[in-house]
Amino acid sequence: MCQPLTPPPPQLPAAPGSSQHLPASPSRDEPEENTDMEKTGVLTAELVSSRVNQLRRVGTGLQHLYYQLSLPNHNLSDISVLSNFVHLQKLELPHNKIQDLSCLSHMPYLVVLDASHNHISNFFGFQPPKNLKEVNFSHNRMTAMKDLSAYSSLSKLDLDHNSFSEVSGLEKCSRLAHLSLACNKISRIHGLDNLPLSHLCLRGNRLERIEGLENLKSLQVLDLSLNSLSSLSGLQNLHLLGSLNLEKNLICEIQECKHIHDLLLLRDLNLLHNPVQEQRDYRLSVVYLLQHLTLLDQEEVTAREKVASVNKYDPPMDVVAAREHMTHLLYQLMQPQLLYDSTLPSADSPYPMLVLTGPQGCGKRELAHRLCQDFNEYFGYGICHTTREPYFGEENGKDYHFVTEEDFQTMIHMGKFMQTLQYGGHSFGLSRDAIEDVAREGLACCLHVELEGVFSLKNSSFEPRYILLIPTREDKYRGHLRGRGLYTPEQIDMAASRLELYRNTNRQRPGFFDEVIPCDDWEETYPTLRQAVKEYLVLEEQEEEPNNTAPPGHISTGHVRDEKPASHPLGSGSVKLTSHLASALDLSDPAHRNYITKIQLELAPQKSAAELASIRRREQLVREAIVGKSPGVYSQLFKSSPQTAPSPEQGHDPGAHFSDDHSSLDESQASSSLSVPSSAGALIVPVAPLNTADPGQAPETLEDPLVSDPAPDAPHPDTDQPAEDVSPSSDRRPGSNVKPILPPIPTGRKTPAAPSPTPSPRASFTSIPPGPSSSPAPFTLVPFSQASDQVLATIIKPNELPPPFKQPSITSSQ
Ligand SMILES: Nc1ncnc2c1ncn2[C@@H]1O[C@H](COP(=O)(O)OP(=O)(O)OP(=O)(O)O)[C@@H](O)[C@H]1O
Repeated sequence: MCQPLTPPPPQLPAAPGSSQHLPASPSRDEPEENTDMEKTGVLTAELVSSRVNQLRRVGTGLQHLYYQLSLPNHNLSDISVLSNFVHLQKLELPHNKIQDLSCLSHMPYLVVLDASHNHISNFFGFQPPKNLKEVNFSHNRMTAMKDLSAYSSLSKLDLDHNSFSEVSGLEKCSRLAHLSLACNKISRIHGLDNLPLSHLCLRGNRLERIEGLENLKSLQVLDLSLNSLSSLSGLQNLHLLGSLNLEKNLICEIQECKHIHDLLLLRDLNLLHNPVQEQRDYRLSVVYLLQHLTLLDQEEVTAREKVASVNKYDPPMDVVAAREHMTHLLYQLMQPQLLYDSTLPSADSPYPMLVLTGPQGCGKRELAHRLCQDFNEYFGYGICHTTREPYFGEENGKDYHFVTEEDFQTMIHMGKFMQTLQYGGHSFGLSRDAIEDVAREGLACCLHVELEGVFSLKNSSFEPRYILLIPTREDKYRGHLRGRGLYTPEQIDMAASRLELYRNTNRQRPGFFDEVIPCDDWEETYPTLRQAVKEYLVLEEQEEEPNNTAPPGHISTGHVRDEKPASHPLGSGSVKLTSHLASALDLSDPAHRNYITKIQLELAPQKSAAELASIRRREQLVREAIVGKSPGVYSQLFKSSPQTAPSPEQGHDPGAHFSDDHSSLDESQASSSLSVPSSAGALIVPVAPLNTADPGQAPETLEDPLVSDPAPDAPHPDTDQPAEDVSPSSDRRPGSNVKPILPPIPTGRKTPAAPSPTPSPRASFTSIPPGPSSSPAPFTLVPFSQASDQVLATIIKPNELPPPFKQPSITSSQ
């Protein structure tokens, strides 16, 4: 006879907090009986008694016993005997042939039921045990759900691998946290509203769209894999979601990720085996859109990927500027290398530039023109190129060089630009020649650019002074833009929205601008600006006091110039210091012209011995490169034989830069294993520009530049000035350069312009054949394109060769 289970006497005290399985009876399996039972499929009371485990739990000081029966894989079909075991709390009967569970109606204490892998078709076909919490009915034959209102304690329900076609009857299961309905026939999600689900699995159903999940506010883990979903719409409200499995669906578009973009807790996303994976840059795009992910497609998302994705899709201004600079630099390197007045005022001082920056229409252009008029002995206006149409009254070659987009692109490929910007649908660019035009006059270059231009110029070899002109009153600024009658409301909005960008840059990067001047009214701004420029130039006579009327603005950091002279870029008292040092320097000596740089150097932190040694080495290399003594890094581009050194008889080009001091030239060449020793040496042999627009163009024939006519405007080697002449010399500088307190301005030269790398058919080879000598010195002919590719390959990987860098465009739609 089967005996109802009664609580056994306490035995084997368990350690607090632990649980222990204890056999109820010493007799374990009885093989014969088992064999009979497996044949008939009828569970016997004896077997139950022998298999019941008592579990003792010690919780909060009270002892609590409960009973568990586990009979997996016993071929059971009749378990009616269990109706006598009323105290069972955990019942595990997986992998049997049970169809009827009605005996469970007599188990009011049942908490956990595992009836998976059976033949049950009746969904919850027993009276509800009050405390039933976990039920596993997976792998059965159920087709329809019924109302489970009475099962109010249910917290975990596994209904995988049945034949349910819809979810229903769960509305009142107010504790249901885990629900699994994998591999059923569900084609529509509903009936889950307001359930406290934290885990939901609908893997392997027939879902085509995500719906009915909007109110599952507690959902943390969602498995929708193996369905036919093509959109992620419907997930946007699941703010606690941490893991989402969408493997093997039909998601095609990366843009679908925008639906889960705001799920800030989402860490694990699986999109394996979706068509979207074939999209270009799929992984990087998803990582960019969902920056909180730590696991994508079961692979860890690395920090490197995250940075790469941001740099690709929303690069910070520094990154844009660096890439842009690299692009222009590479295009420049593919052209003949020239010495520019603006590049080499002296070996160790940069060409002086003044850059006014600020949002569009803030007045910087007018103020730049005015400065150039007022200080015409010091500054020349740097004329940029643009593809926009001229406004009324603008002059080509005065305000801008107005060019077509096609010409602009050609100029980019010709390496003409120092820096470019896409703004408002138009291209703007500062060309090397624009600076050179001013430098050749012996003047410093004054220009105006947007903030991006400042970032770009900071990458260049120039070290301009940057003055930010910033409107402090947005309404007035907008009114001014409207008053100009040139801009659409969208353009005005865009310009105004960039005010914050300027302010933030100034706030977050102390010292980024040398000077910040509020600019609500040009008339009020100009005296302040003028005073600042005079201080830069150390023009001692103060014609007027600094403007006190300019509103201080609401800029919190940076050197805001208002009534306080302490806003000088060198800090408070710097004006005095500058004057003091200026008087200590012999400013008539060109070597002392770069006094501001020197002062800054003095104020800079002390360098270590190693740093100083490194600097000295680099300076030495630069000097040697200038006089042609050491092979520059680009000399590979211009390999040729020592005999190719030009002879004095070979003509004179007044525009060329290099010396007719052939002894030094020969010596330098002899000292080098390469026949043309430095980038400066490139001037000796004119090299036609590389036409990057046609990279597939084959190398042509070898030309002898000494025999064939060089380009009409190309420099001739023999007439190049001595390298030493490159250093500044006031008596050679035209115009105002006699002023002793000039900023470091390059050697003035009114001579014809340096050979401009105008587009011409690509010169085939850069080397020169051996002279008449009977034993020609061995040398390698290197096609220019090939040589340049070699150099470029060391700088940038082949698949990253510029073509060309696509700048983010600043448009009113942004
Ligand atoms: N090479 C350049 N690099 C970066 N920005 C540039 C460059 N050339 C011009 N800009 C800037 O691009 C913006 C648009 O130029 P545009 O000449 O159309 O402006 P604008 O409407 O005349 O206003 P502004 O008076 O500020 O020049 C201006 O802010 C200008 O300073």
